[in-house]
Amino acid sequence: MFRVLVSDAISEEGLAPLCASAQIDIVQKKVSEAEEELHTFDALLVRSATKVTEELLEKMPNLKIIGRAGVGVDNIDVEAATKRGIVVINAPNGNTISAAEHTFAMMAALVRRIPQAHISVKSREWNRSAFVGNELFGKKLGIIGFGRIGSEVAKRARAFGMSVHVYDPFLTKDRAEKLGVSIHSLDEVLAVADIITVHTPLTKETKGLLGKDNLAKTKKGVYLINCARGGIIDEQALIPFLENGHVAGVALDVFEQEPPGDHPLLAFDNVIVTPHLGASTVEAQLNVATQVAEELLHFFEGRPVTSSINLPALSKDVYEKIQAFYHLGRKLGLIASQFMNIPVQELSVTYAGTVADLETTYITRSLLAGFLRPRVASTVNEVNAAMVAKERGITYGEKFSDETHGYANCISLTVHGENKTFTIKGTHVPNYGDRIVHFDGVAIDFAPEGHLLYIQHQDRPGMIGKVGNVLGAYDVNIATMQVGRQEAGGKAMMILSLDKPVDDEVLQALAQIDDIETVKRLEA
Ligand SMILES: NC(=O)c1ccc[n+]([C@@H]2O[C@H](COP(=O)([O-])OP(=O)(O)OC[C@H]3O[C@@H](n4cnc5c(N)ncnc54)[C@H](O)[C@@H]3O)[C@@H](O)[C@H]2O)c1
Ligand SMILES: O=C(O)[C@H](O)COP(=O)(O)O
Repeated sequence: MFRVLVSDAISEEGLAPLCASAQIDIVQKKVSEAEEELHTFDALLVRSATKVTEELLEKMPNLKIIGRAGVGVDNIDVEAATKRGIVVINAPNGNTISAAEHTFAMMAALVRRIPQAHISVKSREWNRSAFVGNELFGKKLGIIGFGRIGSEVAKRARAFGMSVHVYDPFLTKDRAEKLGVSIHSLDEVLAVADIITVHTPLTKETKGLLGKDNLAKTKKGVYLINCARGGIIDEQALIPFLENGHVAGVALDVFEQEPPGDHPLLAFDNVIVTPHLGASTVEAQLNVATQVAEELLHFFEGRPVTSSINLPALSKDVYEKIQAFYHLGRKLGLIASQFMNIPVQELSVTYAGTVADLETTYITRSLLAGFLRPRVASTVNEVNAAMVAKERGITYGEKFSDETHGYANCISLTVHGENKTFTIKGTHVPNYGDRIVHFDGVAIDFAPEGHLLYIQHQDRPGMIGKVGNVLGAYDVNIATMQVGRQEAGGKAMMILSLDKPVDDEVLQALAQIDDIETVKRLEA
């Protein structure tokens, strides 16, 4: 049973598939009301109200996934979640249209002074001359941030006869041409636009993007809109520009602090505001809740999630193709880590044959997680493996080769430690399973499963019998045994698969047999 805490208002209709699952127990409560049981939840579903801080994550040691029913994840400490191996997903497309429509509604309301006129008529006034506005037709709209929402705003603006001037450092010329907009530098947009709307995420770079200096570069009489994130337009910096009339009006759906309380901007008649309503439509809420609910179900069924912030995106098709190699990678990492139980500096992974054409990043992350698992006390998985490796000073790299050693596919892992290098190679045989085909310089063939015993010895007659006798004396049954050697009479090895794990006493007894040089337990 997986326990899910839903701590913000999320569409119940959208969450229905989760509620219907016998495997999932949903609790709808604010974090502050769930203090006593925070440690029991496997998943947390939020919108923008819940602040998912490092402190909250510390209280939720069982947490495996955080779902954001919406786009912005600036209320989630993604780095702290990643460190703990917690997957963070969002619903990036579900509220795009609603947010674009809200932006447009704000734009029309701003230039036609609809909120002010509305209040006036409700106050029993009829003052038509006080609310003369501007047309949108023929105006220059500056869009800063041209992703999903920015581009939907542009389509609507063109339909209104506006020309669209875009600043987005990551926008290609092709895409801009396709959408009928022109690309400019930030300064150019600031200088020409009659109306400027921001649609970037809130990042270190975009915080205060429209601050004192950039506001001074705008046209006198400019209108500004922020339906993205509070702080992209610096609220304090705006005040003098409103006071001296340089800025004709501002529409804000979002604030640096939400709710904004008694904010000085609220005193201006030409500042119109909504309480973060961009995504607040029945349609958007159903979309985002459905998206995160489906992703959560996939996650708990062990299937790939497609909209993770801290994992590479994987489609179902790609996942099905890499799944087998993902498991093989993990086993290679796990076995290599136990065999090389010394400090290591570098892992080098080589993909050959059919596997080399797949999405190997994910396989490498799985291998890395397998390698780190015996070495770290905390959770390590595909989400945080790279971060944990970096913290421990372990570098890793991927290579591609044609050398398949006669197999259809081959993953080779070389581990560089202090004074020792170890290589293990594996292949996946469809409908048969994973096989380790090369181990520390010796060609061999065994399944990386269960309780394994590695024995390195001199190639002499009678070794198998001696090992069998010792294990028999300790009542340890051998399920399978594979042998290999570099050359007749030279270095040889046995890999035994046992029905139960062996303790140190058994290892010592085996190590005392003449010509046995090394005995290691390997759990796979
Ligand atoms: N008001 C609401 O209720 C509401 C609803 C949905 C989304 N949002 C917010 O709207 C914003 C946009 O969402 P989206 O789905 O379009 O995101 P998106 O990721 O599709 O688009 C963001 C765009 O910003 C661009 N960008 C990034 N850094 C930039 C910079 N320094 N200067 C200029 N451009 C930059 C990116 O290249 C990208 O094209 C986000 O902040 C999101 O949280 C608000
Ligand atoms: O980033 C988003 O998706 C929007 O800001 C919507 O936030 P909300 O889910 O709190 O309405």
